[in-house]
Amino acid sequence: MWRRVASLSPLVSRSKPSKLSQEACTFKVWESFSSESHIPTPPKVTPFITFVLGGPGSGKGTQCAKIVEEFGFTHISAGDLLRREIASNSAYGSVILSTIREGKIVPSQVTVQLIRKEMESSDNDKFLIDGFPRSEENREAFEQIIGREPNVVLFFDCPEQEMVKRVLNRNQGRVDDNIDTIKKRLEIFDELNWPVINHYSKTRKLHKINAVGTVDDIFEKVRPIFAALSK
Ligand SMILES: Nc1ncnc2c1ncn2[C@@H]1O[C@H](COP(=O)(O)OP(=O)(O)OP(=O)(O)O)[C@@H](O)[C@H]1O
Ligand SMILES: Nc1ccn([C@@H]2O[C@H](COP(=O)(O)O)[C@@H](O)[C@H]2O)c(=O)n1
Ligand SMILES: [Mg+2]
Repeated sequence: MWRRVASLSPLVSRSKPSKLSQEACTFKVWESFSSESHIPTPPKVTPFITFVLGGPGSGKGTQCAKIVEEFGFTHISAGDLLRREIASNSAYGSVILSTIREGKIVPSQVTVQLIRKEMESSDNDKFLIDGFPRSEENREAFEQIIGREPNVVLFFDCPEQEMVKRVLNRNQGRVDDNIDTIKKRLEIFDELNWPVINHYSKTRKLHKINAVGTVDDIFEKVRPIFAALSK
């Protein structure tokens, strides 16, 4: 897959073939995730990868929808992929469900393999990977399994109080949108997110965005990042 579409040329490079799906999943409990893998048709272009970071309720999904609309990215939400696994009654659905209920992080191999499959089955070659990496372990697993680093990293920086308010008002029936799980998610976020942010802040890839304000106000800060890439 990953066929070139006309509007993408400034965002992608043809030079380096992706290493997607070359590595086997080694995490024993989850080995069937890797056994389902197949050798794909070699990709024609190197995908453009944006990681979208931020705490629970910081507005990652909301802003991704706007980036998709204006810049034609494919939105891959790690949380949505995990929820889809639960809904599909996959063998690991119940383990994923209890991990999400506890606000913890699902083993990286599982999440990365789901992301890999999603990227491989897409015709697009520019991706927003939302809610990933949540930890250094996530980040390293992506680099190891996908063989790529992101081109751009967005970090939606939002005060805790605002995030809690937004999540409690979200009303989408998510099992983790309750005060107990939110507290745990915030603790995990605080513990595991900052090393990832520190890692990317050493590069010129990180864009820290103040996520307080209206959805449109925030998108005004996001738009120039992608507009500059299209020039
Ligand atoms: N700037 C904003 N101001 C007020 N509410 C917002 C803003 N952005 C998003 N919201 C609302 O806050 C809630 C959380 O937003 P969203 O789902 O985009 O966050 P998220 O970062 O993807 O969270 P999670 O990590 O839990 O998936 C949603 O109900 C959304 O409509
Ligand atoms: N990289 C990730 C992303 C998510 N999870 C789990 O899913 C929950 C919901 O994620 P959202 O991005 O939709 O908020 C999250 O709290 C984690 O339990 C994960 O393990 N790894
Ligand atoms: Mg989200």
